Amino acid sequence: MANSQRSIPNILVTGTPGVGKSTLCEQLAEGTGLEWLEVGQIAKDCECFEEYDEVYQCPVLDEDMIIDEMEDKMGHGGKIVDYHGCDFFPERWFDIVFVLRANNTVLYDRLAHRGYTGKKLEDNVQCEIFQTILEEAQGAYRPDIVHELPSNTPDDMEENLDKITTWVEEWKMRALS
Ligand SMILES: Nc1ncnc2c1ncn2[C@@H]1O[C@H](COP(=O)(O)OP(=O)(O)O)[C@@H](O)[C@H]1O
Repeated sequence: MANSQRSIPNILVTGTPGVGKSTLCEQLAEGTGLEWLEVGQIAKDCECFEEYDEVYQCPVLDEDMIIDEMEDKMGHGGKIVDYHGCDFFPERWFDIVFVLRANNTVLYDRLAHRGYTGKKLEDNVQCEIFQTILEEAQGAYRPDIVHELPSNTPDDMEENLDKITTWVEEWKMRALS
């Protein structure tokens, strides 16, 4: 258990693009009443970008700006943060970190379906194969709060929802007692 004094926890859901973060977070927010913060969307809304990456055809996040933008909200607790990176957030923000994982072929199909091609598709699948985000999370947060969750099938999704919802409920109960 984390040492946080928050009455409702902050959760980080991370992993390679396509592993199922948004799908899980949307349902988790509905089920727990926590607020889902999509970092990509916040960055768009506040134009927290540094430059445009021509290779990956996407804007590059201005990490300092996004942290300033999110700081107040995170201090209140009760947030589910969803992003495909994790080592630039302040460690103190999170009470638990979930890294969603998908098998190569599953992820390849999801990203191809999303319209990814060429280097962007290959590099994202490689990122998953090399468990880059898992290692990033393990390097950035206390090992006991980092949890790897399979996210290949609807059954995995249900199980992950149950697991995280139970954890949130237990946190709330402890905060009340
Ligand atoms: N556990 C799962 N089982 C089956 N399909 C899934 C699962 N998780 C996500 N998907 C599907 O994979 C695609 C990518 O999911 P998404 O939540 O957008 O990923 P991310 O937010 O990590 O980029 C979506 O079409 C979603 O319906």
